[in-house]
Amino acid sequence: MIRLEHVSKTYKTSTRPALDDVSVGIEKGEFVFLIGPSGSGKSTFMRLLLREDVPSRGRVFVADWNVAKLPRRRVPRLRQRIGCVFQDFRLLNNKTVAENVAFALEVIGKPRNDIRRVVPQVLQLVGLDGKADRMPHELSGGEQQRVAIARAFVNRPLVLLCDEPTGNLDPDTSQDIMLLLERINRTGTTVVMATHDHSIVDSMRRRVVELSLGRVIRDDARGVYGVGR
Ligand SMILES: Nc1ncnc2c1ncn2[C@@H]1O[C@H](COP(=O)(O)OP(=O)(O)OP(=O)(O)O)[C@@H](O)[C@H]1O
Repeated sequence: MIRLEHVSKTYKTSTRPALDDVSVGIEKGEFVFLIGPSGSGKSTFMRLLLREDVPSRGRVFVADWNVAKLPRRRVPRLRQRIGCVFQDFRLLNNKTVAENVAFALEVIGKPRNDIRRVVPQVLQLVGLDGKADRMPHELSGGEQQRVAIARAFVNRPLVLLCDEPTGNLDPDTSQDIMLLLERINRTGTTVVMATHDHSIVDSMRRRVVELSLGRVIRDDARGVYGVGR
């Protein structure tokens, strides 16, 4: 589903590469933690998948797309198939829960009848039935993240990229969010999650890809956060 082949990325203003000869393959349906200290290259990894940037060297594939070679007009289609969840939720604060989720479908031209049908379904899936008409500020942080996950998932993406999705949540709420991401993963959606959260990585025992200074220094099938530290 995702393949990086000898990918290096050096930003113009930087001397050392943000990614340095990274080769990683992720199969459909995998759940992968991307870990490493600040500046190790996790966000750059995700930016290359979304074609927010292109590698300096090497090739990036998502599904059948050779991402860096994709003509500009096809980039929106790639991004439609990749859902994104962030630490800071990024909801539209002047729209209700249902409108936030519906908006993701409106912008890609989904028929209104389809939207009316699928929004309640996805809100139920993420545990927000009954909250469709609330505004984001009327929700807890965990609930806001559920809305963000519903919005990222409503179009059934191939891949869900999660950048520190529990970074603003307390441990119990974080666990609930992880259960939800596991449920989404069980539908066959590939999940890639960048995180600094040791306890989550240790409790889930999923694949762990560790970056350090832009290089993959560990790739464990059922890993923990810190080996030998
Ligand atoms: N747009 C940019 N221009 C120049 N350098 C950048 C840019 N984005 C990232 N970098 C540099 O690339 C390296 C990797 O950064 P990246 O954001 O990918 O790390 P990260 O692992 O996601 O960090 P964090 O955990 O803090 O989000 C860092 O040295 C960073 O300073």
